Amino acid sequence: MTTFALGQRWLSESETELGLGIITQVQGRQVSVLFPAGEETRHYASHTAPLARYLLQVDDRGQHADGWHFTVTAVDFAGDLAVYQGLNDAEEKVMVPESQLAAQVPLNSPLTRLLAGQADRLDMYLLRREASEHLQRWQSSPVSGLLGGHIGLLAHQLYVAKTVADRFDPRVLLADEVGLGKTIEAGLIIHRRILQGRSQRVLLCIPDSLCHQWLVEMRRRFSLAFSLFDDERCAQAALDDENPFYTEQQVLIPQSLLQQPRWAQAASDAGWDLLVVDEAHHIAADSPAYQQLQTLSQASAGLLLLTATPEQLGEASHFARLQLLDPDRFRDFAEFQHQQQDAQALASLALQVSEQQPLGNDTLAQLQSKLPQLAVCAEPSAEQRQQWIAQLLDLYGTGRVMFRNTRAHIGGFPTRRLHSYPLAHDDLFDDAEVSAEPWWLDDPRVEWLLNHIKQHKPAKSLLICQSAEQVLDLAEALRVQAGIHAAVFHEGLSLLERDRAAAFFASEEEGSPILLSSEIGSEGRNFQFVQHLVLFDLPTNPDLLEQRIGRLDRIGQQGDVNIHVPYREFSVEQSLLRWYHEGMNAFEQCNPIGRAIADHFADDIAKLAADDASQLDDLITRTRHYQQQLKAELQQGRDILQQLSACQPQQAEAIVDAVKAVEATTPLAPFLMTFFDRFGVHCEALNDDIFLLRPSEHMRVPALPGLLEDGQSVTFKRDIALAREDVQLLSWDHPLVQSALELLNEDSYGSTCVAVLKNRALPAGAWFLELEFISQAVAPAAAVAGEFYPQQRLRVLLDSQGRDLTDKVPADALDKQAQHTDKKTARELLKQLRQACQAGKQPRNNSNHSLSRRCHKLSSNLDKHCNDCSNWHNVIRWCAMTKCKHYSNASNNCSKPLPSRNSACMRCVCWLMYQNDAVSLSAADQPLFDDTLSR
Ligand SMILES: Nc1ncnc2c1ncn2[C@@H]1O[C@H](COP(=O)(O)OP(=O)(O)OP(=O)(O)O)[C@@H](O)[C@H]1O
Repeated sequence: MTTFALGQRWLSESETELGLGIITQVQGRQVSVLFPAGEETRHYASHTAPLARYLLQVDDRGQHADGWHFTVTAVDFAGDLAVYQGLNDAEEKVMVPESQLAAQVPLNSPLTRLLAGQADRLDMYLLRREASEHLQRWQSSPVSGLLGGHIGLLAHQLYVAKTVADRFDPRVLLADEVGLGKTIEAGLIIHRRILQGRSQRVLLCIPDSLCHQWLVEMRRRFSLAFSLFDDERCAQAALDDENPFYTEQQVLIPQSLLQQPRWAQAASDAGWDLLVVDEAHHIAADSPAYQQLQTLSQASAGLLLLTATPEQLGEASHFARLQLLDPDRFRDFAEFQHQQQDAQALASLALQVSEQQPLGNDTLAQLQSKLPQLAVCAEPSAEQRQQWIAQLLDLYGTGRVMFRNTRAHIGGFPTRRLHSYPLAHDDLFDDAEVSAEPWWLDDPRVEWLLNHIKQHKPAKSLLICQSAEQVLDLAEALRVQAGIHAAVFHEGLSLLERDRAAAFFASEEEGSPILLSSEIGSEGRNFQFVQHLVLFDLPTNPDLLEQRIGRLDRIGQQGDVNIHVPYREFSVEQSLLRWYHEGMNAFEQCNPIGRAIADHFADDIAKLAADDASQLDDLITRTRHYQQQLKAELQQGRDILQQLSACQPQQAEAIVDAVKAVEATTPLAPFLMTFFDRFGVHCEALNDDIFLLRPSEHMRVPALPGLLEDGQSVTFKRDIALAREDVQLLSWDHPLVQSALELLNEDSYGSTCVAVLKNRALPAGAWFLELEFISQAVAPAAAVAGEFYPQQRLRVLLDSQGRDLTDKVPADALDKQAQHTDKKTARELLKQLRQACQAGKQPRNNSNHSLSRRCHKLSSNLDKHCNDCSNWHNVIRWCAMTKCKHYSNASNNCSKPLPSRNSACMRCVCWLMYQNDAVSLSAADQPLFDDTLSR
């Protein structure tokens, strides 16, 4: 019979959310309990009250009603009331009568649930354990955050993404050639950093015309939901008198927004972990845009600048952008220019260091003069060689600040073919004043265009010309002359209209056969589904020409790229075409030195005349020679340096292999299907590989992040996801999977369980207690503590006498024999155990004692792990973030940087097991059953 006394603390078994109750009245067969946290009083019949006595044990943590915590060192009794002796956080002795305990207890703690008689089903317990294993694996995986992109696994991208994402505060220039995947690399970097907690506040600063495309790419490829902050949204948010940029963590702004000082200032004031600027070549040194970007970039810890043509506006602007990334390294433009000219010598030195040969005296002397602090030796280790090269490149080249993948390095890109069309024309045409008719009536290129569309039907073509007026005129010409409704894309359209135009063009059934675009369509856009590019005119900047061609010649292009250039015979265009094609082969090959050549021959280009063939021939010859000379220099200089600091093929392949290994060895489907089943997510197989997910009415939780209200099609196979844009790829990184892991690790689902063990060899009434501890570093997310101390799991199995069977009986041996028991029986059994324990019948080595020993052991493991950790930088950072008292020691490479048991938090999951239909616990003193159990 339970005895109640005034002042005792009890939990309600059926309403644990009421917190810790205190007995306020015991009268006859009635007991009254006040629950201060819920401000409720309940009255119960004392013999059936659904109440559980709340008693702390030695080593438990308690909380006083005034808010402070203590650790119990002894439990005394004054009559029926417990009085706790303990130590507070200042290590002072305290005495706390149970009536003074705080009313709030951690309701989700397994112990509280256990005391309150709450037990989950066995399958939920097992699912929780599985989730914990998966989380641990995911946290310690070197490729977490790189698994989930809805992308093909391209080594060069994964290498850049991992290298950059793993830096403390990365500030780099992503300068892959046009169309090689800078946006994808940036997406991967953001994704990995957000998932790992390294970056939370991310700002994308994107050319206006590409905003929507970026929003879609980030959402579709990486499940990253950025919020677009345009002028209207900022004004709306500002009505609440708040900096609009505080209202979201992941924000995308059109670059034009920075032209408004108010919003530029607000964006800088808000501060960011990572700032991404696309098409950064537009930002010229000393321009107002540069000043704005400089202020903004100083307000962000990390900075990614994206451009395929870093020198499009010249070397000074390139240098100015490098300054944004690392002002200490890039201080002086003249010195930078000198270093650039010295690239050949540097490359030759770096190559000699990289070769697996002893270094000669000459090389050693050069090395020493470049890196005076270095202790050089003739036969360095491979690691030393790598370090020295990295230092050389950092100090004398663009080194770690710039990544550039090239087509030549990667290989496997489509063939580009130039088709040029000389067109006869009327000389009068050039004099616009003379003709009152629209220009296009007389322009032979328009007739050619009509034929081109007809001939290539149903293939689609992208036409790019310089101005929006020309686009509108051409659209009019096609409509009037052939009834063709062409999609148009130009700066006069709103962002939404531009995206609509691109979608109209892309539509297979009813789309337009041609998209007429002004120069704004020559950057960033994805048109690799097209194989015909019409250049209605030619830009004078070769980098711009490369950008135009790059709309089609990009990853995902399945055919040849056909470049059509109609031109009027004997015109300046013809000269320009010949100069580009014959002088530098700029149409059929990617031309990284086009800008340098154009600068060199700027005067000649300006003077290009339509009718001076011999002068043109001479220019072409000189250009060809100059290009060969420049190319040779680059091949021996800058190319080598870029190659040395760009993608390392072996390491890159290792990352791809690591992603594939995770996909192959830890299959997600079985775990997730069980999760869907247990949590009420409707999952319907549409075929062998594709499933439709929808929330059902029987969901266990109101909403699951990552699960769309209207449902979504998903697959576990990357190749299926890549073939079907509308089907999401489910990976360990996917938000829905992360929600499942979080729910099962953080919430109380499956944290307590009673199972029956049907094993005839065991005597009736035997019982066992299985506990799972989780130890994890408690540190701010940005410290990425899980990277070097991933969640650790520790299992303990005790018998009814507290004897440790952990090593003798593995978990799966028990799993095979354990069976589900119903809720009522589970509750009854828990009650018996509770009463048995609290009546003083605990075994000598009771579980708490054993557990505290375990905890102690675990915390020394933590020390050991951190002592072993070779990455001192991280250890120091973590110590600093957790305000570890050993911080100063750590920075001196002390051998005991992280002693702190306080840094790890322990949680416990209990699994009670009863043999057969045990009716009492009287058989608690049975001998050990390890042999029987493990069979
Ligand atoms: N790994 C990949 N898997 C699938 N598609 C990819 C992958 N990498 C790139 N793509 C696709 O190839 C195209 C080019 O990629 P992206 O836009 O990232 O290149 P970029 O270097 O930023 O181009 P630009 O130089 O034109 O700005 C895009 O349509 C992109 O979605």
